[in-house]
Amino acid sequence: MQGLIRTVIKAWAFLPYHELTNQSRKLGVTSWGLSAAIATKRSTSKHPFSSSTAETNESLQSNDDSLSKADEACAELYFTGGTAPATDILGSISVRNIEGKGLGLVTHREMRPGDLVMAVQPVAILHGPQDAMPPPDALVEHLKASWPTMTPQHRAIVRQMFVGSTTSSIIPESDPKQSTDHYAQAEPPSLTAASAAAAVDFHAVVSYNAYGDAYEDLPSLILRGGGPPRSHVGIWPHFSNLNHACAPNCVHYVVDSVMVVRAVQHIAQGSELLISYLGREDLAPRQVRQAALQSRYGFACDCARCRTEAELPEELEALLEELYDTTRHELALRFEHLASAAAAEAERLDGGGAPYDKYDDGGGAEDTVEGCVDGAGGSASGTAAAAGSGSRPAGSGLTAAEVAKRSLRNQADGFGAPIAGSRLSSLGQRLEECARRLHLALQDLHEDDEVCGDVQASNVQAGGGQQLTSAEAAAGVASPAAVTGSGRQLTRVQTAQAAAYQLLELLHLHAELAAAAAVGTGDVTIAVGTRAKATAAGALQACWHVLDAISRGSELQVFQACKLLSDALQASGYSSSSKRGDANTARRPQSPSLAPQPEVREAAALLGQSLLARYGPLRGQQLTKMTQAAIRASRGFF
Ligand SMILES: C[S@@+](CC[C@H](N)C(=O)[O-])C[C@H]1O[C@@H](n2cnc3c(N)ncnc32)[C@H](O)[C@@H]1O
Repeated sequence: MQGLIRTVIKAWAFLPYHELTNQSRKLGVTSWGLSAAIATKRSTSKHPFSSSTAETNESLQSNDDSLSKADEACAELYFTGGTAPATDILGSISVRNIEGKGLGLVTHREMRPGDLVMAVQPVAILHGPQDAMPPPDALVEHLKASWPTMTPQHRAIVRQMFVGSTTSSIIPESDPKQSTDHYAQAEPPSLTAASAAAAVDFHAVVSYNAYGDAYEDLPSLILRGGGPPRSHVGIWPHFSNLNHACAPNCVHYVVDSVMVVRAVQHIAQGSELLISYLGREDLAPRQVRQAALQSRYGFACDCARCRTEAELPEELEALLEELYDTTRHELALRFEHLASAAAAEAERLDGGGAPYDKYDDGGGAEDTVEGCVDGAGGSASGTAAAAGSGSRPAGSGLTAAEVAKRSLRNQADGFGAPIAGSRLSSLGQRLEECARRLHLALQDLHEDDEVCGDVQASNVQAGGGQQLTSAEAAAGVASPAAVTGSGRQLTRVQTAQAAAYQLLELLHLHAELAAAAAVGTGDVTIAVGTRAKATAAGALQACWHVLDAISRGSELQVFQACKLLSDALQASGYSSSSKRGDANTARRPQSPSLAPQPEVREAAALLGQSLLARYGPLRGQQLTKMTQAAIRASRGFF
């Protein structure tokens, strides 16, 4: 279970701009088309989005070309082992006053999922081993030590970083330098490094502005050719201007040392660009998120998701909080007990030393799958091929006993948690009870929600006329029909599903273990195993769709899509590296067909969408490499 929960640690601050003048080129913030990009006007209007249409059109044109160059540069950075771009890349964005938030970033042009917003070098960064992020205090010391040798521009940026109050970050309406560039003022020559240092509260700068992740993102791993993954903590200019939303329209991650931000929704011209400050707590109910934001960043979140969620009936909000606690504590504990019992069972079964190695992957499936998968927006083409690469049809020639052992071992590989039958079924009952309560509560909501009426209908269809269990129904309420992902307003049902995400994830995990148990113990029929598998796949899809509504392009969504694709490939007769076939495929050996199964195509398309949102448009080799790296990383994650 530990592997399921990866925390992203992050602190933030505000950047006041009252001392800025127009010298961005001196600051090394030049970029393709940047002149219009971080125009960072100090608005004279009360309205935060006050650029004229002509100005915006101009910036649109100049930036479209430059941004595709920027994307190419990013791709180089990711895939050829090149060095990071020497200058920062900034899209058509401006700093504006945003009512109730201080400053924020807005876009001057319409953006689509995958569009690059910025790729910026850090002012300061420290790396550490994976899972051992350097502590913020170390960054404070690093900042102090590097201060004398830091460029005057970077010193100016640090001096202007917010250290505890929003009021100073409002751009004065009467500011005569309203068209000046952001971060434009280098330090006055009279200001020595020492005198400037005396005026900087380094602790506050770090605690309000630093961002860190104990894990490295995939492109960095590809870039560095498989070296040991690293953690990082650092401070980046411009990035710190982004305000928070609980269902953001941008995603961010670090490649090597460069902070990359991309749009993950269709964003209208003039809209505010928003990221999430929360990490995994994105998947918590409103009160939990709001308490975290208030205590860590000092503001009361009133984003669209929070407002919609506030409209849920009180009893439902209370239930969501209860389920959140139950899943995090009681149920997580039960999964842990299950994992230890199952590990012991696996060891016992493994005692004979079955020669698993002889079933290692042999390669070959990619030729058959390649080119058959149409991806979302063209970006998933080849995704299935990449996933199937190096694998071969599973199951041929195995006895049922061998397959059972192998299946247990596969589960151990995947989760550190193979099967312990009776504990599994009592855990299943508990989950079923939680799912039933959620399902009933959501049903009431469905009745006065048109969109969700459609979802109900699609659930019935998905069930093939069968009576769905509560668990299946609870998972199914997040069916694709509910979430178009076009950036439209979230429905109340979607916000409730997002708050119950952990339950969905456990339903998936449980169903997957139940499917493996049906094979492993041999005391349950193949039909039961098949049904459990279908439930597992449904719950996993539901997880992906919930994530698509609230944190599209997140690493978690990419990983869930990878899992979907790996499972679909395995079910259709391909293994994907460490995951091998199970009893069902063994009893009904399949040859890889030329046309991928619909499940494979669908899963590849979902992975393509997630990759597109997070990493932008990838082609050919890039997509193949990224897909393979994502699948490898996702195995380590679950
Ligand atoms: C990294 S800064 C973002 C830029 C900042 N707004 C400024 O004026 O420079 C983080 C701070 O912005 C404000 N903020 C961010 N998101 C907000 C939101 N959704 N609502 C209100 N304030 C927000 C909070 O004061 C938060 O501590």
